[in-house]
Amino acid sequence: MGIQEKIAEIEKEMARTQKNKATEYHLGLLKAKLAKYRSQLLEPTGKKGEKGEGFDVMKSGDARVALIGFPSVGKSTLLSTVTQTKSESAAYEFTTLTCIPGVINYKGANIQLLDLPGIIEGAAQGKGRGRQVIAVARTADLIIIMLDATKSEVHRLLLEKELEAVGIRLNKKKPNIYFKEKKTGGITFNSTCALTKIDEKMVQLILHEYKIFNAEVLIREDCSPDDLIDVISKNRVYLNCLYVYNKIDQVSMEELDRLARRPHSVVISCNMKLNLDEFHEKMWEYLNLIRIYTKKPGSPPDFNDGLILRRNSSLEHVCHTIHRTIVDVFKYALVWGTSPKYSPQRVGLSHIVEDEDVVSIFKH
Ligand SMILES: Nc1nc2c(ncn2[C@@H]2O[C@H](COP(=O)(O)OP(=O)(O)OP(=O)(O)O)[C@@H](O)[C@H]2O)c(=O)[nH]1
Ligand SMILES: [K+]
Ligand SMILES: [Mg+2]
Repeated sequence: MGIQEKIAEIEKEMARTQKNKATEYHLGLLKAKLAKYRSQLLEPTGKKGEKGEGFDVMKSGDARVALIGFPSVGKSTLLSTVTQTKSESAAYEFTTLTCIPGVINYKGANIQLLDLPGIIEGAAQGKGRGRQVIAVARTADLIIIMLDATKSEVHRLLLEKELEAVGIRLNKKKPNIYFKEKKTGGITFNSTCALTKIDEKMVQLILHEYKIFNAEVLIREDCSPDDLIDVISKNRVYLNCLYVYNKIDQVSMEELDRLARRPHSVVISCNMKLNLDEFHEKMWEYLNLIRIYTKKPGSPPDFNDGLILRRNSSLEHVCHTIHRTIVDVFKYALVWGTSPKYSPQRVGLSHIVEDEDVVSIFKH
């Protein structure tokens, strides 16, 4: 039996197994088996054309955004609208066949936007260019799932399922579980809170399915068997995701209103250039970027040339972004803005800066 048939078997068995106390462990074990086979499916097969010709685009700029969606939802139209790059768009499906990079300049940051071929159900198993598209998606800082506002919500669920199947977790934090494999000593299990979905026996079952017999497991939140499987499996990525509903020029006001209220969503029309400001704002928010301005002592801040950093960066990151040797001569900094208690505040390297802060660095 091939891996795909094994996966299908397990999925069938899971579907016909009733969820209750008595079947809990059986289901947990099936989940672990499923996760194992799925990751085997992702290992490179060495088949020709599998490894991305036309997909190995260099990372550049401050962050990378990947456009994922069914064919003809308007991915290429968006790239051509918000960047200087033109990507061919047409009314027929699979117009785009490779990865086309463009750059969005926003708040002084250069954000790489990647247009990709449309993906369809079964992409995770290699349908169409699914595998290559998913491989690129894994490298992004933000996934945009682009949807056609005139089409059914089923598309969103299908895409989520495809990405889920290859270990991409959207808008989700890494489970708070400490897990470390050991050479000896068996499995030590501890938790710091009440667990309602998993217990020691389930943990043992899942680990044994992965042929892990010695490990330390410390669970710090009320997690599920799936969360534990995610932590054991090494290929998981946790990415922010923004749902962009395009073609709103074609839907009623009621429908528009309904879509706009969905979580993590923004509604636009590329053709009519509607609501693109909100698209940019949301993208910036979901990228978790901040902009810091520097100020030389005695002169006004330089508001033209900000530094682009990730949220929760410290002054040490700020120094590194300016020049790698600055940390060595750093004495203290003065900070104006929302991060200090009062402006300016004298702070050290560990101080966490916030968006739009102004920083003056004093050296030895
Ligand atoms: N009504 C309407 N049509 C749009 C909008 N944006 C794009 N389209 C049309 O949708 C069709 C598909 O656009 P593309 O940009 O080629 O879509 P794609 O997602 O890149 O498609 P593939 O590369 O084939 O996956 C084209 O005919 C576009 O003109 C929009 O905002 N409103
Ligand atoms: K198209
Ligand atoms: Mg396209």
